[in-house]
Amino acid sequence: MDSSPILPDDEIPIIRVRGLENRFGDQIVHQDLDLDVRRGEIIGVVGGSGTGKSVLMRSIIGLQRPTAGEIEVLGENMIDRPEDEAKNIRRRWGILFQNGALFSTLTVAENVQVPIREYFPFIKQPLLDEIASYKIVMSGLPETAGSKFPSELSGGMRKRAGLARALALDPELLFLDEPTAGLDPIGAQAFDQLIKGLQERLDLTVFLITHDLDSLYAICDRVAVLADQKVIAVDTIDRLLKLDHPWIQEYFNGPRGRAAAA
Ligand SMILES: Nc1ncnc2c1ncn2[C@@H]1O[C@H](COP(=O)(O)OP(=O)(O)OP(=O)(O)O)[C@@H](O)[C@H]1O
Repeated sequence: MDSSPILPDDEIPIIRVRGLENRFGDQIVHQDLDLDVRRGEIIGVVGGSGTGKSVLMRSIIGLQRPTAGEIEVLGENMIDRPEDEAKNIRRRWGILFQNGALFSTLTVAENVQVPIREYFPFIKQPLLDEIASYKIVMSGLPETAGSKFPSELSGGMRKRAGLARALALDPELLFLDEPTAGLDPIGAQAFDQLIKGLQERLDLTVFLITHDLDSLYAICDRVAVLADQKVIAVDTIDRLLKLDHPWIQEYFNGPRGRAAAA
C-alpha cells in the first residue's frame, strides 16, 4: 500500500499513523486518521473536547487497541506486537500523563527510579539515586524534592516530577498530555520553556496534547488539528490560519487565539 521511496533517517517519521479507526460501541472517535510526526519536532495536537486527542495518544503508545489502522513508532509496527518486543520499544519513549500519574506512596526519587528498576534491575541503589537526582534537577526541581512525597508538592512541581520520571530512561520521544493544564500563566510559560530547552538539549521529539494557545505559539513547530474524526490539517500555525475550516478559524482567530499570537 505504501509506495513511498526509502527515506533518509531524518525524514522517516518517528510516528506514522495510517487509516486509524477507533470505535467505542456505536461511537466512532477516529476514522481514516493519518498522521506523521517528524523526528526532532514539537508537534502540538489540538481539537475540541472529545475529538479523541487522548485516544490518539493512547493508541500510539499501545494503551488502546485501535479497531483498524496502522501505527509505527520509531520505525516499529506497534499493533499486536508481542509484549517483550513492545516493552523494548516502550522504553524509548517517556510519557507525562495529565495528572502526573505518580505513585503516591513513593517519594519523587523513588517514582523516577520505577522505570529504571523495571528495565535495569541490576543497577545498584547508589547509581539509581544519582540518576534520579540528575533527572529531578534536569526537570527544574531542587534536588531536595527527591525525598518528598507527591502530596507534599505543588501542582507545578508534581508535573516536573512526572517529567523527571518520563525522562528516566533517556527517551527519544516524549508524550505530554496537557502538561500546562491547571498551571497559572507564569508557571505554564516556565514549563513550556523547560520543555523547549529539554527538546533542544536532548534532541527529543515531543508529542504535545494541549488546549493552551500560548504553548502552541511558544514552542510548537507544527500543530495537528483533530476534527471530523481525523487529523484535518498539520502545519505551522501561520499556514493553518490560511485554512477556512470553521473550527480552525474560531480557535486560532478567536479572541484568545489573537491574544496568544500578539
Ligand atoms: N475507554 C473508553 N470507552 C468508551 N469511550 C471512550 C473511551 N475512551 C475514550 N472514549 C470516548 O472517546 C471520545 C474521545 O475521548 P478523548 O479523551 O480522547 O477526547 P479528548 O479530545 O482528549 O478530550 P479532552 O480535550 O476533553 O480531554 C470521548 O467521547 C470519550 O468519551
